[in-house]
Amino acid sequence: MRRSGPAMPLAACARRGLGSSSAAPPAEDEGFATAADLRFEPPLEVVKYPDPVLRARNKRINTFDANLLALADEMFDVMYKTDGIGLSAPQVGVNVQLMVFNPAGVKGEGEEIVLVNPVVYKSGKRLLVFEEGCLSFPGIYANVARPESVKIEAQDVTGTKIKVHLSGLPARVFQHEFDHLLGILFFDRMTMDVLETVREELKNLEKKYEERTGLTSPETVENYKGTKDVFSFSR
Ligand SMILES: CSCC[C@H](NC=O)C(=O)N[C@@H](C)C(=O)N[C@@H](CO)C(=O)O
Ligand SMILES: [Fe+2]
Repeated sequence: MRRSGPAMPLAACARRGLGSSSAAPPAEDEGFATAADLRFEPPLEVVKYPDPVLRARNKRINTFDANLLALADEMFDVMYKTDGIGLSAPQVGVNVQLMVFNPAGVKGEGEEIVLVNPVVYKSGKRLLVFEEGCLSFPGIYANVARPESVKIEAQDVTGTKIKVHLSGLPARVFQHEFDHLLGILFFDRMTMDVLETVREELKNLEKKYEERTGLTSPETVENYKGTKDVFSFSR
């Protein structure tokens, strides 16, 4: 298991549970997550590719309550148990704009960050290539290029608005999870050469999904030639 370096300078206000609530009442008609959207049954499990839940739309959250805190706590538990350093809500079958991460990857070490409704307002110009793994693609690692730093706005688990500037591993993990919230998976960002190194493993996951569910895989990399439309880094 790879580890991050020294403690990262993450904004203290982004830490788990800090800040005061500025939650607005639920507004279903604005497309915010309902109580049903936010419902979950512990123990949570990581959803594997090609489950369509990983491509579904993730709703914004405007209910900052004990249920949301419990969901974030459960997500940290799953993340640590599965040797992760970040986890997004769709990866546990909950299609809402929520991510948790701790680049240290160990409970009690590093900083636990919970971000709700994140938005990237600036991406660094410099791209770094890094070998990434994804909990929804067990055992698969490959190079992905991403901006070295990002500036983001989000809410913490209490609903308080926060601005955070991330660089290094925290920026990498954040961007990986942020992609999940947009339905983008790490292989969507691989170059064709890199994708070729993992294509057979992706096909194996598709086969396992079909065997497990009795359904046809909702997507396949068999004929994928790298024309997938992913969002650019800076918007
Ligand atoms: C580098 S961003 C990876 C974030 C990812 N989160 C969700 O899918 C994740 O946690 N992936 C793990 C496979 C991972 O990177 N684990 C660490 C620590 O064990 C590793 O170095 O493999
Ligand atoms: Fe992932």
